[in-house]
Amino acid sequence: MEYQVVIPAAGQGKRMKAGKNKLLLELNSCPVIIHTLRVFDHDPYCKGIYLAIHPGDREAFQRLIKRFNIQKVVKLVEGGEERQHSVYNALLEVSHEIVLVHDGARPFIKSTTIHHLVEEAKSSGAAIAAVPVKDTIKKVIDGAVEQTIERSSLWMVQTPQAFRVSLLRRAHSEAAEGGFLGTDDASLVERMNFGVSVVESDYDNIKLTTPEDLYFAEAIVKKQEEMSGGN
Ligand SMILES: Nc1ccn([C@@H]2O[C@H](COP(=O)(O)OP(=O)(O)OP(=O)(O)O)[C@@H](O)[C@H]2O)c(=O)n1
Ligand SMILES: C[C@](O)(CO)[C@H](O)COP(=O)(O)O
Repeated sequence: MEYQVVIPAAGQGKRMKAGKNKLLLELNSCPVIIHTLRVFDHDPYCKGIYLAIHPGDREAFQRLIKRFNIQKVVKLVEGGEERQHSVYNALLEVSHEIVLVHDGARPFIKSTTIHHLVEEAKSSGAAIAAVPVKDTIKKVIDGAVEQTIERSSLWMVQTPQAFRVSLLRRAHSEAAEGGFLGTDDASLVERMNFGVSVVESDYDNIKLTTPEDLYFAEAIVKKQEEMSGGN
């Protein structure tokens, strides 16, 4: 069940319109990135965290890791222009057979989902977290409906995404050689015609992307507080 995790945290948070890295914003007096890091830092099966960061955020992240006593960060790796580049830079440093890639912007991941993904990746090589789509999805071109996509087989894909590290390194290398840019790591593995398993996750595992997501996040933190008796 052991693994290492790459956490891409080098984005600019443009859609959040916060004027700084959205991972430095606070939820219940704790920075978003610390909420995310704590899940892995407290997991006995996590054998190291590789954090991809923007060079301008290095001091801020170093201060937070010290202040909140995060123990398992192995290395702060320089992020790249795109999320895919940030992940690849960190992936080259990983030293474990199973690697998870998890967005720093998803602070509500549950360890049960992490462990399910690790077990699945050990047997199949690649596994991703996802939840069934709840809305109707349509393809729209120039402001008009082109096609309604049958909903029963549609899933909203999240992270963590878990892989055998050799497979993911090859997938990133082939994508770089082919000039392919995917919005998630699994798409790089799929283009190699390699099967990717899906593990059902939680609707709480949101990615903090736009300002409205902060309201949902505050509600989730409040629910977690109530469920843990305020500890
Ligand atoms: N060049 C990049 C871009 C994104 N990320 C990280 O990848 C995760 C998912 O990306 P996203 O939510 O899109 O974050 P941003 O790129 O910061 O958002 P935006 O597109 O609104 O600027 C985030 O934890 C982000 O920090 C990264 O490490 N390197
Ligand atoms: C990887 C991801 O979180 C899966 O849903 C998503 O594709 C990231 O997209 P972003 O635009 O880089 O946040």
